[in-house]
Amino acid sequence: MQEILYKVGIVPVIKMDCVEHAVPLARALANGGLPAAEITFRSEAAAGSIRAIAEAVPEMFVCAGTVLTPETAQQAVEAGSKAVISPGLNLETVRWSIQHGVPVIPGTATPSEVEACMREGLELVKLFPAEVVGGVNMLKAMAGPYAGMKFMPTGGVKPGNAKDYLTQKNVLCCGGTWIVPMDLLEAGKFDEIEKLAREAAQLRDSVR
Ligand SMILES: O=C(O)C(=O)C[C@H](O)[C@H](O)COP(=O)(O)O
Repeated sequence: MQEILYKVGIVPVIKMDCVEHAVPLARALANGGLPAAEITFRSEAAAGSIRAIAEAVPEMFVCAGTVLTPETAQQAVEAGSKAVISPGLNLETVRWSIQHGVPVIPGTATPSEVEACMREGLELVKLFPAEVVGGVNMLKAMAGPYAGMKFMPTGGVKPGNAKDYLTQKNVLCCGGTWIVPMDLLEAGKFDEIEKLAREAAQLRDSVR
């Protein structure tokens, strides 16, 4: 999983409005150069969207986001999610995922949470909300004591600061919502979303 996420570099974080938009959205992202998506469990359409993408766009690394319980993790995995992602650290969800052989990326915002994840054997965590908890400076500070840990900063990552994040040696990839704005998704403007994905992919390619 780490290799795929490193190559993708920027993972679009998405709240789906309806299942019908899932496949054209996934195709737009993949065509734009971002073949990964974190579909958040913040809408009724999450599981159905993951299922539709997993079936119709197999080249997409489709993950579930905002997974707050083992029950949601199970729902996500049954739908075809390739990883379980959460904004915070929930050990029950982490342990359920490990037991079921599902890659899990919990959120951390403090050294204590990073250490708790290390004790579970994890090598990749989110930093959330990245900009609020110190951003790039926080990642630089974490690189000292936790040299083996990789981070996926998410929360406040934008085109203007994504390069600063991607060039940190402990950053595997970033997450962000700007690639799939809600208004473009609801209006079915997939060409415009593809353009935003292409711009993000170019930004990634300029530093990696
Ligand atoms: O729900 C999750 O699993 C999360 O980690 C939260 C999202 O990553 C943020 O909502 C990103 O929001 P932006 O700052 O707009 O990019």
